[in-house]
This record gives sequence, structure tokens and C-alpha cells, in this order.
Amino acid sequence: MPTARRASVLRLDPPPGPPSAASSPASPRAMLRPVDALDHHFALEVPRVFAEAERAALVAGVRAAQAEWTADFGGEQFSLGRAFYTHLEQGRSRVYFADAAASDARVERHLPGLQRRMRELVAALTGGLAQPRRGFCGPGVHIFPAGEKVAREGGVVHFDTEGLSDYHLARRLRAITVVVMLELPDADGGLKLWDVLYDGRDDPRDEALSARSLVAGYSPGGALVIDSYRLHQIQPFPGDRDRISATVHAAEIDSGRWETWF
Ligand SMILES: O=C(O)CCC(=O)C(=O)O
Ligand SMILES: [Fe+2]
Repeated sequence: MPTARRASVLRLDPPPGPPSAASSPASPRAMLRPVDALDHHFALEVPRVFAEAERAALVAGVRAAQAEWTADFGGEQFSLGRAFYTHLEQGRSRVYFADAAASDARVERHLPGLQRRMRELVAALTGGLAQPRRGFCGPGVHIFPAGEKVAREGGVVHFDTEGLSDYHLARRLRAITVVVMLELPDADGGLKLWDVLYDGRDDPRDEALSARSLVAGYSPGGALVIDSYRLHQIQPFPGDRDRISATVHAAEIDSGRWETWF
């Protein structure tokens, strides 16, 4: 389903701050939400979510936690904290839910404050409340190793609809994915975005791939925000450096109330 949106990435600079007292009640929150720019752009870019020293410390924390990474798809990719979609696709959803509290504890132990910062970013982008989704794992980290399958071939072309309830999906209620790049590969590794939104089928139609598209680039410590219903794919990347990113999914459950998970 093509959309009338511009094939562009909107850069939010300065980055959105916490919802301020000025945003209510005189001015309707709905008019101030950066997230609504996703109706007109393929993605939002938020520079400098983490300052360089914070970014470097987070990467060091991810590396130090290597013994506690979760391997997915036979070691094609890893995570710190569990991701819902990888467990669903591998028939391991029970492990995901059974380990949710421990997953959050692992992320917090190695990357103190990361989950909070990711939720604060969702709050700033939405002007709303960003709460943990009960029973799910909170924000976590993806590690795509240099030279592995995603590096060589790119990721799977997909929508981020797997974690959304049927209720949410049927109404196309707002849902976003926020990815903060902690460690950029030597080159490339951006996110390809198509002018294609979820049309009720998990797998894109063949013709979707010929729709117009763009590759959004990441900056170290910066984020891309996409509509979870938009078709996207991690691009291949060369070199010896792993691609390490922090991810949170968020769904607007009630007006101004968002649930977050990984
Ligand atoms: O790392 C990225 O750029 C996007 C990752 C992604 O598509 C996902 O986590 O669903
Ligand atoms: Fe995705």
C-alpha cells in the first residue's frame, strides 16, 4: 500500500526534550508530538541521544557482557536483553516471557540507565507517558557481528508488527520503533525504508520491493524513529566492526499512554 508520504527523513535538531509544562493545557499535545511527523516522512532522525562518552561507555558495557548475550538464529545475531520477535520466530516465546525480569536485570546491570533513557526518548517523541509493557522484556541491544549474515546480505525485509496486539493492528493504532546506534560499522549498515505500509500480511508482496525507498543513515549515538508499520531492512555492512544498537518498540495503548518493549 503506497502512501503519500515524502520519501524523506526529518531531522529533529535539537533533539526533543521532556514534555514541558508549556505543552499543556493551552496547546493541545496532539499538535506538538514529534512522532506525528511520521505521517509525512519515512523516518525521524534524532542526533546525539547519547553524548560520545556515554556512547563509548555503553559499547564497553555491551562488550563486557558478552557471556550474557542471547544468541539468535544460530549466532547470526545476538542481543543483550531478549527481543520478542527473535523468540517468536524461533518458537521460543515461553523463554522470552519466563526470562523477562532477568533480561531487564541483565541490561540494567551492564548498561545502567539505558532502559530509562530509551523510555524517556519515547516520552519526548510522543509527548506522552512511556511505560514498560507488563510481562515483556524492556529496551535492549542488538549485536550484528561483522562478517556475519546480516553484514554480508542485509537483514530480513520486514514490518515491526509482530509484537502488536490484533486489536492494535486492526485499527492501525500508532506504533513506533526507536533504534539508537551505539556502534556504527566501518561503513553502510543504514536502514532501508520503503514507501510501503503493513497491509495485513506479515510478509511483503514481491512488488513492494520496487516501491520507492531510501536508505536512512545513522550517526554514532543518534537514533532513527520509524513507524512500526513501515517496511524496512538493515543494509549490509563491510569491515571488522560489529553493528551495535539499542532498540525499543512502543505502542500507543490509550491516548498519550505508550507501552514499551524489545
Ligand atoms: O537496527 C536497525 O536499524 C533496525 C532493527 C530492526 O529492524 C528491528 O529491531 O526490528
Ligand atoms: Fe524492524
